[in-house]
Amino acid sequence: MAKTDKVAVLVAGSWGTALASVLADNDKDISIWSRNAQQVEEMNTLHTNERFLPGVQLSPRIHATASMEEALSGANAVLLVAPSSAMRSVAAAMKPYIQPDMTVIHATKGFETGTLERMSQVIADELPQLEPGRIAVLSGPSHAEEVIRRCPTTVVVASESQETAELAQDLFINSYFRVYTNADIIGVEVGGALKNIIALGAGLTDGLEFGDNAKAALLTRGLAEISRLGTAMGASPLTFAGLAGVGDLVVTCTSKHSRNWRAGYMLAQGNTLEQVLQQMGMVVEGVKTTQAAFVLAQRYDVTMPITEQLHQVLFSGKSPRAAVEDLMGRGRTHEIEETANFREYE
Ligand SMILES: NC(=O)c1ccc[n+]([C@@H]2O[C@H](COP(=O)([O-])OP(=O)(O)OC[C@H]3O[C@@H](n4cnc5c(N)ncnc54)[C@H](O)[C@@H]3O)[C@@H](O)[C@H]2O)c1
Ligand SMILES: O=P(O)(O)OC[C@H](O)CO
Repeated sequence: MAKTDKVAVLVAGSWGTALASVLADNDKDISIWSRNAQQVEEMNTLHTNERFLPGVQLSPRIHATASMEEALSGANAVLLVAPSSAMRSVAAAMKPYIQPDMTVIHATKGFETGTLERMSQVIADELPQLEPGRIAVLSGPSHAEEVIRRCPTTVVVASESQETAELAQDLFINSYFRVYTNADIIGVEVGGALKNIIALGAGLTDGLEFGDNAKAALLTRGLAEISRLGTAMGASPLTFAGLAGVGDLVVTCTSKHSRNWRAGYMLAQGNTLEQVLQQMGMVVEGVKTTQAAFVLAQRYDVTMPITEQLHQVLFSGKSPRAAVEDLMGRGRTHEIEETANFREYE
């Protein structure tokens, strides 16, 4: 397997910085790109990224730059961790500096608004010079705040090419960051994106003090609808029983670190969506993902009752309490879906 010495990381938010630290622990040279010159200066002189990972001292192996050319020059691998809304513009800006044999790994959880493309599709659109199979996704239950403290964490990397998946595994794996491979890039991307919708819902039910039964119901029925849409989009149902499915769903719905859970909790307390997003100051992917999944459910003719209710809460002013009442009052159904496509009996 090819040895990778320099990794370019784009961008320097909380997840990009935490993953850069894993790579630094693995003795890689890291060039992290940020559009913010002040942040670049802070990372290179103080070795901190206070806005996104407060109180953390970073490795001096992490060199920050505002020059895309400098970040990518000499790199064998690229880690893309832009928010889904910025993925296309960041990938497009990389294009002049990308060689066909580079490995491009992304760790972003969402769909592109409008095109509804998965992130690997957006990257492939913008970097047509890449050889087939050079793109991978890294996903799974992993909060930056814990990875940066070297807490034991497991993730999965998926690619159409086993060689690429193993190369990505090789880059990141160490004693506290265990990396599995998977061939199901659709399932890993879809699971990582859709769990954020359910995490918003978990924050809402916790904010309403509906208790543990409600939360368990939401996770379980949430996983059912994630699996239904995912399999309709071409994923393997088994992926949703793994780290990018149930694993990430559990951590995001139960962790105090989750931005999506916190956003749901704040909504339940009467804040508007605008107030929540303003106060959060970090990306809350579940909001745009709810919009995307709402349209994808129609496109693939899949029943997604939790997503539909959350869509009404976020974008039509429905009260969270009324949304829960409507979910509880749905027509009777059979728990075990009837087909391999996980369709519900009605
Ligand atoms: N934070 C985590 O623990 C975590 C874990 C797993 C996956 N993720 C995923 O990683 C992705 C990034 O999340 P994050 O938590 O690092 O976000 P963040 O809010 O911490 O950081 C986002 C970064 O993107 C930059 N940015 C925003 N728009 C940009 C643009 N147009 N051009 C260039 N840079 C831009 C911001 O300046 C900021 O540095 C999301 O898809 C998220 O779901 C996050
Ligand atoms: O903080 P959240 O809600 O964006 O979730 C972060 C990660 O996706 C958890 O695996």
